[in-house]
Amino acid sequence: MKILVFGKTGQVARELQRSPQGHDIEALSRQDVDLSDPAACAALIEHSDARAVINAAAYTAVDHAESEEALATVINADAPGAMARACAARGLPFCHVSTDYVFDGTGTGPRAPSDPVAPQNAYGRSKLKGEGAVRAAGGRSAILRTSWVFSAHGSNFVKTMLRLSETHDALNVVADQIGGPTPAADIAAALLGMVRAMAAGQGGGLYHFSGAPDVGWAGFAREIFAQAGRDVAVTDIATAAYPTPAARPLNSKLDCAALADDFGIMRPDWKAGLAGVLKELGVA
Ligand SMILES: NC(=O)C1=CN([C@@H]2O[C@H](COP(=O)(O)OP(=O)(O)OC[C@H]3O[C@@H](n4cnc5c(N)ncnc54)[C@H](OP(=O)(O)O)[C@@H]3O)[C@@H](O)[C@H]2O)C=CC1
Ligand SMILES: Cc1cn([C@H]2C[C@H](O)[C@@H](COP(=O)(O)OP(=O)(O)O[C@H]3O[C@@H](C)C(=O)[C@@H](O)[C@H]3O)O2)c(=O)[nH]c1=O
Ligand SMILES: [Mg+2]
Repeated sequence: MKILVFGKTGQVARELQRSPQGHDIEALSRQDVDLSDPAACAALIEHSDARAVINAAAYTAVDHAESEEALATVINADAPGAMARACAARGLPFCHVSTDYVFDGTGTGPRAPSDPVAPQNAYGRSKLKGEGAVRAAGGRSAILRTSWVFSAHGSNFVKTMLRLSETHDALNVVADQIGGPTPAADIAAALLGMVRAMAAGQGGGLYHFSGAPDVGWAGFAREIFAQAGRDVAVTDIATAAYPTPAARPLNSKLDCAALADDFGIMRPDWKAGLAGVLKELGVA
């Protein structure tokens, strides 16, 4: 089945292009189509012979988005909305990726897809508007909210920690933000499973998907250093002790039951995914 993928260089987009399973993936780079031009995104779908569309491109620079919210909103909301409408018009299944940052981070339990949303930063607001635009388009679409994505490519917390370990033997890391680190490879596999089922007329709507078990960033950092054999002492700190332009939610736990119910896709073990990424990076 031919699948059109927006995004070529991103973490999830790269893993989509690697996956076997006989899918014919046509990945679109920024040079092929810029998401700041939503009409161009729609036109590409209108003229494509693909049987399904996945949007793996986004404005993901959380702190920069605070000063570029208008641009982030075009890329994260207007463009996916235009894609979803083009897919609906042509009867193509459409999968879009969203984020735990649509939640306000209060409470301690995992959030279900139907739970109230209240983003605390510009990136989260732009992604929430994207969810609304995709849902309003009708058609057979799915939105997969995920969290704390990592892979051997692109920029992510694992690579940041490895880089800092070259120059530091001690780091202060936020311990009171709790969530599920998620290997990009598992997100790609989930998205392909979803579009395949959707092309056969099954499933659609809002889903959550994150790696298990839930952990704080500090605990995640400790596991990275343990697996990578780096001798870095991690000290737990509170969010208030690590000021950033964008506020980040404290509780990012996602209830992933709906994805298991509708597609049989289970939460991946992020520690196993981390081992694979470190091996790919040649550090473990
Ligand atoms: N990273 C994370 O921790 C999380 C990500 N998500 C969501 O998952 C999805 C995939 O994220 P991830 O793989 O990490 O993303 P990356 O940040 O790794 O990659 C983003 C991709 O989007 C492309 N892109 C950005 N702006 C434009 C533009 N104007 N026109 C065309 N392409 C553009 C980038 O291209 P280029 O290389 O040219 O810039 C790149 O291919 C996104 O929807 C994101 O919001 C959800 C939760 C956590
Ligand atoms: C580098 C560093 C970060 N931190 C903290 C800051 C922050 O709270 C946390 C993670 O930092 P990052 O900048 O990697 O995280 P961030 O870019 O906010 O990651 C988010 O990206 C977007 C795209 C998403 O959708 C989210 O799911 C989430 O993955 O670690 C420390 O406490 N100590 C450090 O030395
Ligand atoms: Mg980041």
